[in-house]
Amino acid sequence: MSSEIRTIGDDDLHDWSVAVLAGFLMGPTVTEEDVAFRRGNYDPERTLGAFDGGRCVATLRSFTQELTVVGGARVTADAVSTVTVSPTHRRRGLLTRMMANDLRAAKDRGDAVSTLIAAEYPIYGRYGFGPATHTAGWLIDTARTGLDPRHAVPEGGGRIDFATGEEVRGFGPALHDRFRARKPGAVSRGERWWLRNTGAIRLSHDPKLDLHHAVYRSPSGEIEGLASYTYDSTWTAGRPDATAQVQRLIGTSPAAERALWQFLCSIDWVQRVDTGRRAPDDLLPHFLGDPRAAAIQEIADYLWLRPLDVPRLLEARTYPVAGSLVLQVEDRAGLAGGRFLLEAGPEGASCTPTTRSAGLTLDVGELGALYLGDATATRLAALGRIGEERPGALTTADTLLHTARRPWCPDMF
Ligand SMILES: CC(=O)SCCNC(=O)CCNC(=O)[C@H](O)C(C)(C)COP(=O)(O)OP(=O)(O)OC[C@H]1O[C@@H](n2cnc3c(N)ncnc32)[C@H](O)[C@@H]1OP(=O)(O)O
Repeated sequence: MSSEIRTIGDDDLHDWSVAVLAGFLMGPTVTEEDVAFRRGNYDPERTLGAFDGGRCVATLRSFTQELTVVGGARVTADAVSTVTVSPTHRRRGLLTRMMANDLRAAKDRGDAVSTLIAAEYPIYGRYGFGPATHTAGWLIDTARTGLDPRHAVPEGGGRIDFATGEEVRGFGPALHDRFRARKPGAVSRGERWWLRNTGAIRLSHDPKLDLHHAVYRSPSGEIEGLASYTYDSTWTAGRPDATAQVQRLIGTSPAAERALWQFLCSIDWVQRVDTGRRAPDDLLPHFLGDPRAAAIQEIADYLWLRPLDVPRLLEARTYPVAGSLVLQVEDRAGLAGGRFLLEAGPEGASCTPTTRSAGLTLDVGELGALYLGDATATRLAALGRIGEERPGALTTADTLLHTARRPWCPDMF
């Protein structure tokens, strides 16, 4: 049985949406509002379906995204999302065919990289993706933080106020632009992201989240941070018991992050703060009087990168010192492989095809894992995933590529 893979038309949107819900184990009911949202949000040229006997059995869509790279530049990424294959049609190569279509189109468009958040680790390495950022989540026992309850007032000055969803839609995009300029791994958010994540649009299968928004303003009045969170509260053993569940918290300064975390930990009745997905090297535990009050709940890979244009990617980021490296990049899909000479320094970098002998050989997915500075070449070589062809090349790669702070992607897409 062979299914046809094609871009979808307006008439397919309902069935395509039903297939998405079935793939993600959600109820099959799709409302007119859900379809209208997808119609306004999705690029028909980049929304693929597989059809068998007229029924949609697989889905994949992509969209243009900006990815912040080391040094703060943004590269254009092909963000892959909403990947599902119906349980009736799995393991027949439908994902492989859809992915090949999308990556080829992204390459032809000139996108530097493809991005996705992998539901499961074993799926995407075969397509040239590598895990480029990680995520960690903590549960804070507020009674153990050792914080003075007066920390509801920010230590270093400034103030915290609540904001409505509408107010967040006003100041949020500019705050987020300042935040992402400082954080490799962060990605752009479109207008509809803000509508959907501040309660203005809710699809029928979205969880109902009554969000509170707390804003931090610096002593000079600049908005520097935003925490959006919900409560899960009960009345247990004669007293209130609540967990504050952080959905998102971003800051453009350590002072903003400190003020918001300390605020969340100081709210009466809140016994626990669930931090949601943070960078693994988040400063959070050290904002608490006792860092052990924050117990790690989860640590996992998060944003995966698939290089499509090696020279563009390597020239877009910055490097702390001068150095050069020849990379032999293997790409079984034939999209981005080759041998490249990287000549990098604090003033900029050039990356060009070369016939010089290679220092390192690696798969394009391993380059994805190294690119934002998270993985180290030395570690990947110890795992047998990178070959050192010239003594010292691993050390050079780590000196050039590895970063002091870890990249972080706060968003699910
Ligand atoms: C970016 C995102 O949207 S992440 C969300 C991904 N979607 C989901 O997890 C929803 C539930 N799962 C699914 O819909 C499907 O199982 C998918 C999309 C993961 C895979 O679709 P399929 O059409 O079955 O994949 P396909 O047949 O092309 O498999 C390609 C290869 O990946 C392997 N593979 C596919 N899914 C998995 C998996 N979950 N775990 C391990 N290996 C897998 C297959 O065995 C196959 O291996 P091979 O190349 O060695 O033969």
